[in-house]
Amino acid sequence: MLRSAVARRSRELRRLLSSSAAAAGAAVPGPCIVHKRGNDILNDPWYNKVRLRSPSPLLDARDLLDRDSGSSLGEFCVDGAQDTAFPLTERDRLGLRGLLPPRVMTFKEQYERFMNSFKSLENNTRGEPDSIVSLAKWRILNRLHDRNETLYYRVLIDNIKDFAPIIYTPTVGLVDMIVVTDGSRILGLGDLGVQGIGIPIGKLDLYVAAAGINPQKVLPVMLDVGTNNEKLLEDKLYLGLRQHRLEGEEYLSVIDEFMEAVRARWPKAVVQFEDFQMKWAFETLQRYRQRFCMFNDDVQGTAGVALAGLLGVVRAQGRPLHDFNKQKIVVVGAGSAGIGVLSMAKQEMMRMPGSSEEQNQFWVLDKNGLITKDRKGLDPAVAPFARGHGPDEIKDLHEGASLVEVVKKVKPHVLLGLSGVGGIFNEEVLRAMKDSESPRPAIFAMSNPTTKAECTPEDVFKHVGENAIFASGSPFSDVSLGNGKTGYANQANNMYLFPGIGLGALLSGARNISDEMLQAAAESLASYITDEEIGKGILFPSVSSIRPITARVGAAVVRAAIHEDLAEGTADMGPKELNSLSEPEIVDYVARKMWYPIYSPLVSNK
Ligand SMILES: NC(=O)c1ccc[n+]([C@@H]2O[C@H](COP(=O)([O-])OP(=O)(O)OC[C@H]3O[C@@H](n4cnc5c(N)ncnc54)[C@H](O)[C@@H]3O)[C@@H](O)[C@H]2O)c1
Ligand SMILES: O=C(O)C[C@H](O)C(=O)O
Ligand SMILES: [Mg+2]
Repeated sequence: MLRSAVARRSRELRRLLSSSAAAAGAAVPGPCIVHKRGNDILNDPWYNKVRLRSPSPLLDARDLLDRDSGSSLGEFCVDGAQDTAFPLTERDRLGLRGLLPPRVMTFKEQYERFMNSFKSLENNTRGEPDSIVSLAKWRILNRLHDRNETLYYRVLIDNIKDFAPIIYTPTVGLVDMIVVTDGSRILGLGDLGVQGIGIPIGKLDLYVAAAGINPQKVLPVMLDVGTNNEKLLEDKLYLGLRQHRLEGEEYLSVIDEFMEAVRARWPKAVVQFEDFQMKWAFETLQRYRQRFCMFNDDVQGTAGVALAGLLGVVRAQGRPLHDFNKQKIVVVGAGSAGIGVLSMAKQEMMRMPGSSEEQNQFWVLDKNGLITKDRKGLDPAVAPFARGHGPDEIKDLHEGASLVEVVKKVKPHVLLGLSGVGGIFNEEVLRAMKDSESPRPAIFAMSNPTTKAECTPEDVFKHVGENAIFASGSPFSDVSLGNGKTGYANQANNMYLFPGIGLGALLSGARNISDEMLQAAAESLASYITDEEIGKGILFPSVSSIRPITARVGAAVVRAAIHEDLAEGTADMGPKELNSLSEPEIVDYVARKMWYPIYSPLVSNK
């Protein structure tokens, strides 16, 4: 019953999304009044319909620099001139005659030319190290973003699977020379000070591509409260404040001021906290979650994605979902993400029949090994998961036991890494997973970026076996197992959830973001996958379907907000109207609210 309802809803959603995309491609949107003319329009990426950067057919100095470095050679050498989609009538209206070459291109032609340029960049950089190629690709996309947002987002939406790893994790983790940033814990790279700005920008790109948030309505923010990275503090060229991080009340007063300022200026905005170090991730979440419409992506978004994956693992074993409370789970990393996962998984287990508060299905390790109740200075957030001395405990698993010891003795169903330590699931650990009590041992190497993944899919299928299930935070390629068989490399990244959580909160006008809303988001993601896919070891849908996934997650969040009486509605849809919507109508509403990149006819008022 549930499955057929889910399948029906997903068919409806696909129809709706494809028809809205088709309509967007075919219909002429209403005119857009512009308060600018001439070069001011060409210099504004929101209105611009020119693909190359400079309004002059001559290359400017930056392009020449690129030519010398060879980094984005393809784009500029292939064409040699800008192409523009401004129709002639619009050029007259907007004072663009003489500023552009005579030929008018269609959007499709511009799109194809950009993709050709991108492909020639790929050819030109073949054989170069991955990090250099990724940065060159990031740069060519970023420059399109700077000039023409409509074309950029269309290219991104249509190629999300290939481009997400470039504009989002893991490439943004490599961009440590970027100018403005923030962040006390950027991916698994630590304190990068203001050089972490690529993270909020990458996340917001995903909000546009996946959730259809209008790119004019997003704001990346970097709060520079200093850095504790001594290398940066000593670096004379470092652009951030060269002082140690603010601490205690001083720190909190800055964040308080920021939150109050957001409320005063944009009272309906949803605030996503990203890549804060653990102590502040939890403290700020507790401090603000009842008073503001905010969430912490690393704690809550990650937990939801992991939970969806863990529920998939139960299905893959051919067991009913309520057997989730019998799974033995080893979690490596007791930081903001690890504890977020543990808390949400525990909450879910408590909903299963026969569960009790005392039951502990988890073995948690941090940099000092297994965490038990004997741990000195035990963090209260980890305490409920620390192993004790009761009769049910496995003998000889002492405080600080190593990962190999724990895996050998526990024989867990799932080994999940959020440690930020690349390669920590080494051959010995993975071989020990062969003795897992599960017929489908699952390894989640969730740390980012790629270099910090706890292991690779190749390692897993080689050392654990072909029946293993693999998921990672950063993207990896599937592995060919021979005989036409594939070992699937699932991507367990919070990108599957945060866009839908934010969109759902926004469209419901939620006062705050509750546990029920987050759980609804996770369960909606979990239900996306068919039994056939699960059987093959596929836990998450393809990133190419990120829009329909996000529409469904967003709708689940809206429904939960209505159910909990947290939905205050928006200017378009008041709380009463929201309340009266049926389930399919909510999905329809969310999908229709998504922004889609398409040129509007421009009319000047000057
Ligand atoms: N896939 C995703 O969607 C996703 C989401 C959030 C975070 N992450 C990744 O998870 C990692 C951790 O993030 P966080 O916010 O929890 O960081 P954190 O700094 O708060 O926590 C890291 C934890 O790992 C532990 N650790 C360090 N070295 C270890 C070792 N050798 N053995 C065992 N444990 C060790 C630390 O003691 C700490 O408990 C990062 O790499 C981050 O990119 C991934
Ligand atoms: O940024 C990501 O790719 C996921 C997550 O938020 C992280 O901090 O690693
Ligand atoms: Mg993060």
